[in-house]
Amino acid sequence: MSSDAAKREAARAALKFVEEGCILGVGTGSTVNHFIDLLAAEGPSIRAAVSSSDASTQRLQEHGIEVMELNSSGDLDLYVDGADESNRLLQLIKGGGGALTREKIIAAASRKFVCIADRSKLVRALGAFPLPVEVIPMARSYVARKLKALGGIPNWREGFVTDNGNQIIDVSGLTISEPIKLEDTINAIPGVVTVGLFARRGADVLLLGGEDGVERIDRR
Ligand SMILES: O=C[C@H](O)[C@H](O)[C@H](O)COP(=O)(O)O
Repeated sequence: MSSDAAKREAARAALKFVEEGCILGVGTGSTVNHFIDLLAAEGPSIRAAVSSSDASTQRLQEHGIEVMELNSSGDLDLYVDGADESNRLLQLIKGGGGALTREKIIAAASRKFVCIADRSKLVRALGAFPLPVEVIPMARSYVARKLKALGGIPNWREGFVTDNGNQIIDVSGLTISEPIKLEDTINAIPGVVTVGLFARRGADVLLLGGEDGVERIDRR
């Protein structure tokens, strides 16, 4: 089974968490794209979606799904999104597509976060995937020096601008033995908007598509 087919099966498995008439939080990325397409084709009819990116907003609207602002929706029952890596505690690295800040906000505002991915995303320890950090543009070099001092190798995602008008630094070489501590440390650097570590608010349910079907892991 290809990784894309595995993502699609994980996305399909998430449909059963969606309740008819709900306002649904929707993430970003290739796995979520499958989820949006499947939701429109065979999922329950929802009242509206709160979207984590311009790309997902466009896809939702192309399917005729109404998109609502988080400022109008209040807290959400369910958020569905992908990840770049997950450990067994369902702490995540996200932001490969650059949508980490809005994703973290919607995840925080949601009672349940269902994460969908192919099985390759499950890792023993986070950090092989370069950790994305969204930064205010004028702080980029300063933040990069601070990330270097933490033991990372910062790499500016040159030419990429987030939906919030900011920039991304991808940090490789970090040993992420204490994800919550590192999330707090990086978030405290002036100029950092958000780090793509979702450790304080990880997923509640992880659905992993693979050869043998979809494996479900619940947060302990
Ligand atoms: O910014 C992007 C998001 O965090 C995505 O959820 C993450 O990069 C996973 O994307 P994909 O489903 O394409 O592997």
